[in-house]
Amino acid sequence: MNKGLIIFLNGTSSSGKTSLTKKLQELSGEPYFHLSIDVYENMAPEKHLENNYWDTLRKCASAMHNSIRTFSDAGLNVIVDHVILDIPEENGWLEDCVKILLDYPVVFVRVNCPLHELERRERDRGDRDIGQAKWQLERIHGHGIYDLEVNTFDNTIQECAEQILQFKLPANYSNAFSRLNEKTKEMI
Ligand SMILES: Nc1ncnc2c1ncn2[C@@H]1O[C@H](COP(=O)(O)OP(=O)(O)OP(=O)(O)O)[C@@H](O)[C@H]1O
Repeated sequence: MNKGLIIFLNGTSSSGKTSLTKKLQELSGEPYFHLSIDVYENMAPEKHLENNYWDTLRKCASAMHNSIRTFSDAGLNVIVDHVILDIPEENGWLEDCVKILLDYPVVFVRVNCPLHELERRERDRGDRDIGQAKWQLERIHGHGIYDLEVNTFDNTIQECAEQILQFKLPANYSNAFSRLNEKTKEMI
C-alpha cells in the first residue's frame, strides 16, 4: 500500500493553519485527515493539564507524532497542524517528527504571517492570549529548513492552499526532513 502524503504545517497561533487545512480539504480531490496539536491537547483531562501542563502536552505530542505515521501507513493523507517551538519544554519535538517520519512523503510547510497581522487576528478572535503569537514568532522558525513557505497575509488562503497542492516532492523523498536529519547527524 502506498503511504499517505503528509502536509506538515508549522506556524504560530493565528498564522492561518486551521483555515489553510479547511481550504486544502476543500480543494484537494483526495481526502486529507486533520491532525492538530490542539485536538490532541484537548483529549487530556483538564485536571491533568492544569496540574502538569508540559508533561501532559509532551505525551500528547508524542502520541500525535506516532499517529501521523499510523495514518500514512494506512494509506491516508494527513494535514498536520502543529506549533513546534525552539524552547526547552518542547526540546526534541522536531527531531522526534524527523525520526518517525524520515522515509515518509512529508512536505514541511512554514506558515508565515507578519506580526502586525498576527496581533490583529489575535485581538479579533478574542479567544487567544494576547501576546502569544508574538512570543511564539520569536521562537519558531530558527532551524530555517522547510520544503515550502506560504504567507497568509500576502496571499489569500486559497492561493496558499494552491501553492501547497502544486508542490511536488522529489521522487527519492529528498525533502526538508531528510535535510534536518543530516543536520542532526552532523551535530552529534
Ligand atoms: N488570510 C487570512 N486573512 C484574514 N484573516 C485570516 C486569514 N487566515 C486566517 N485568518 C483568521 O485568523 C484567525 C486564526 O486563523 P486560524 O484559526 O486558521 O489560525 P491557526 O494558525 O490555526 O491558529 P491557532 O494555532 O491559534 O489555532 C481566524 O479568525 C481566521 O479567520
